[in-house]
Amino acid sequence: MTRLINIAGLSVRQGAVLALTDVDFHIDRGEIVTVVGPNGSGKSTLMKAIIGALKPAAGRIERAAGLRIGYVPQKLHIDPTLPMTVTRFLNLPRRVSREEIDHALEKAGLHDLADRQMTRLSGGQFQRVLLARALLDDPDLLILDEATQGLDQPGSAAFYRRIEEVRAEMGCAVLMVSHELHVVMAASDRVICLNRHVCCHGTPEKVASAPEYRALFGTGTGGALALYRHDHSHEEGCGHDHDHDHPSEAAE
Ligand SMILES: Nc1ncnc2c1ncn2[C@@H]1O[C@H](COP(=O)(O)OP(=O)(O)OP(=O)(O)O)[C@@H](O)[C@H]1O
Repeated sequence: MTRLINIAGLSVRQGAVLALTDVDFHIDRGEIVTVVGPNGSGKSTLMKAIIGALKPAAGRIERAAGLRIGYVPQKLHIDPTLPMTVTRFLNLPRRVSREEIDHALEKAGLHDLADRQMTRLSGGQFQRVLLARALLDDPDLLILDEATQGLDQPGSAAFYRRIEEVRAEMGCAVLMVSHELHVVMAASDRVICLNRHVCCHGTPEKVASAPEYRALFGTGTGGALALYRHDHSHEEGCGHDHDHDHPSEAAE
């Protein structure tokens, strides 16, 4: 097991606010870890500190030597008057070959969209193009910060299933922030519940039943988690490997 990121005693300031205090965190190769927490609890701050965009006020962040991080942002605004194909977008900021583009789009679960205008994509397709861009550098760690915001529930469930498949195919670790607790928690190996500090952490089941988590989110998500697990295992039981779109994905 290789440790990709190790964080100890991290505090990070956002303007006058101490957005994180004394946070310990780690992620190992191949793990899916989800960070949950209420609005303003420091989730994005933690992601930005991990990618090096924010400096610690205290504590330390250790990254494995040569660590490659792929980052999928919450949202990216593209000027609707600016003509830009998917291929051109994926060539920013560095030129990549058509073969690399096709490979990344395929990994992100998109086909035949390389010449489509970015502004003509559905929300789900757009997020998958952002995922393809993050995959171009063959990351050891994929970070998703609310990457399914604005997608409907089947769309985001399909997106997270794709993420699980990407992890299985590429062996990268995945660190994600999400509000869609029942979907992301079921797909995670570990969950960190954040409220400026780490409230509780562990397996999805452990966190969902922790009193600290229930105080923040109530008890409803436990049932949804069980439901999702049931649906998911039923799908896997159908004996296919998710290479094709499900009916819910066709709606994207
Ligand atoms: N650029 C900034 N300048 C000043 N304060 C900021 C800035 N960005 C975030 N903050 C503050 O830092 C705290 C943590 O914000 P952060 O965005 O990390 O929370 P979050 O958990 O990601 O929230 P959300 O779920 O709403 O996206 C909040 O109190 C927020 O108001």
